[in-house]
Amino acid sequence: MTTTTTEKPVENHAFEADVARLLHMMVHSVYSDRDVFLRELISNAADACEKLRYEAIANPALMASDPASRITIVLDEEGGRLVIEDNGIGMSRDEMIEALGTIARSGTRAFMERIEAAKAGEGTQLIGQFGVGFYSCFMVADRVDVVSRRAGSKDAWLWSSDGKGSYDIRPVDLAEAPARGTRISLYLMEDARSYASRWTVERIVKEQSGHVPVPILIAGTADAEPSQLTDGSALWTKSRNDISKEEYADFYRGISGQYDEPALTVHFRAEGRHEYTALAFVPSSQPFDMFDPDRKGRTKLYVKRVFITDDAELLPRYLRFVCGLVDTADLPLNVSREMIQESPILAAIRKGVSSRVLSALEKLAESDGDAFLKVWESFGAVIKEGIYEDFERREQLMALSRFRTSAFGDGYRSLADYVKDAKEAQSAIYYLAGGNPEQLKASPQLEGFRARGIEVLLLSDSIDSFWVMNAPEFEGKAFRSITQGAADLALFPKTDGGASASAEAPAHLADFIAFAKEKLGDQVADIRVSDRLTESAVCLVASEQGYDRQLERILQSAGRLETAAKPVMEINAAHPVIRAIAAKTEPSFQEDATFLLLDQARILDGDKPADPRAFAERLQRIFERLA
Ligand SMILES: Nc1ncnc2c1ncn2[C@@H]1O[C@H](COP(=O)(O)OP(=O)(O)OP(=O)(O)O)[C@@H](O)[C@H]1O
Repeated sequence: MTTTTTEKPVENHAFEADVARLLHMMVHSVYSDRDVFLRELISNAADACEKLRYEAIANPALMASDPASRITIVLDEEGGRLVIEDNGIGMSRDEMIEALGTIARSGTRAFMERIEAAKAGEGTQLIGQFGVGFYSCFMVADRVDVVSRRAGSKDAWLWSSDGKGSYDIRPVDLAEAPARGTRISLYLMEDARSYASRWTVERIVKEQSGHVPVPILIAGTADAEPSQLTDGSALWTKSRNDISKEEYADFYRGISGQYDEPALTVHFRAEGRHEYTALAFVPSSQPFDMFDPDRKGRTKLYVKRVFITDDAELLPRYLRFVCGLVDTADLPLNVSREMIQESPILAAIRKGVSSRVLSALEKLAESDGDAFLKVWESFGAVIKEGIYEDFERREQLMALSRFRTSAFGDGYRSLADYVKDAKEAQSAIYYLAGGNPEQLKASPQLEGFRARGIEVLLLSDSIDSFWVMNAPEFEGKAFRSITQGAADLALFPKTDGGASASAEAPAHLADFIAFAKEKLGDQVADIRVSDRLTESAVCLVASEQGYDRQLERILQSAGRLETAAKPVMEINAAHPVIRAIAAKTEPSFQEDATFLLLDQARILDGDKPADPRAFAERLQRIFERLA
């Protein structure tokens, strides 16, 4: 199995800059658990076998001479070498250059940043999520040779590198290559020679790759007859009772590229109109690229155990954190991409799998609230996209959702809890939307609601601002922003005993409001006395018509809204500062105070004063009066 070959022209290529950086980091810092390289290579080998099985549906000749897929590991303990060979699809010269010299995936930059910031040990969690799997072999090898012959091709190629900046590529004689597929030889580093020992390799394979759907064989030397290590039987075809928790977890890790435990496992066989098996997992930690629009799906479609695609969108986008597979006998093996998109069978399967995943989440919420909240903390922001996107399941998704509120500290509440505890006269579900949960808790707009014991949902995910507009009601109550329109709190008596702010407007206040309106001109839509403030002097709210303030901010920052509407400035008539300003009829002072009040309200909303210099000068003049 030597790869030093007769004289053939050698091309030397530099790695793409990102690959070189990645390799450097991989070798020098992050990964404490080097065992993972084997899982990555086996997973690539299995993918290559599955790709070939798929291509062979249209072109059976590709597999005819050797119809059984397999992965063979050959040990060379004395020579410190480890070989992983598959009889899968193989790679042409161009495919090798593309696959083993670049990082095709989007999100690589984000990965680099994450990995550079990662502490020892954390890095392992990141491999596999980014398509950097192959390069992990340079953690254990100081030279890697890849000989590959693409199925059906008449030539074979050797790719060789020490992982330090460049690689060589050259043609090799067919006699030196696998008849079909890829052979990867790792020249192990001195401190990694144990990876050529049978005991170590068997342990790692069983631990990490026991359920790869292609049999894995192992041979003690290149000439020895290989023996079978795993049988490649598809885990999902077994009955649930015959599968242990560890087996599910191992399979989950293989399919998700994550190293955690699944938080939820859904495995069922549907019979009746459509027959299929589904195995789906909810991870217990969030994949880094959850919000990357180019993120590839993590659910695989199999037809009669033949892998077809991982791009069949077997679940709606708001369940994109779920990974797993569906295996059906109801579709033809040669199902085309168009068929996949339009197939009513797949539409029914999608519906069935989504229902089962959601009902499993509902059951978890009932049976183990804490476990459900962990899932919610990782994926709630994604699930809520469904309230916006999936009209049919809107009610169900709203019922599943959990929220932080003004009344329950760091705890979570369901909408059903909210409605159950709402005031008798309350016809709305009140919410406050903003970007930062801590800032929301401290919002002045909440004060009047707190004083009356009215609970307010604190919505800090961007998607919240969208679904609340679309969700007309929950259990007969409409959603209502507390930063838009009048608060109408007069219906509710204060529970803290204080008088309503609007009830006792001081003398001169009307004059001051008229003065301030004139000074602020079109910076505000209106200035009015507030019934939602009890402690703060001012706040801003949106006009009744148009968008809520947070939605407006999101649309503006996404470039989807050119000009924001003018806010309404509300002032607290009972506040000593407002009373003092109103009483001091000196125009220059009142003018400074008016602009400062507006800037103060902006700052409380997490925004900046419109004109920082003017703000500072006004503040300065007020301070000078103290001197
Ligand atoms: N044994 C193999 N046979 C055929 N192609 C392979 C093999 N190993 C790697 N490749 C090719 O190299 C590419 C890069 O592999 P790598 O493990 O780095 O990323 P990936 O497999 O695409 O992503 P992920 O690890 O997230 O699944 C693969 O997509 C595949 O095209």
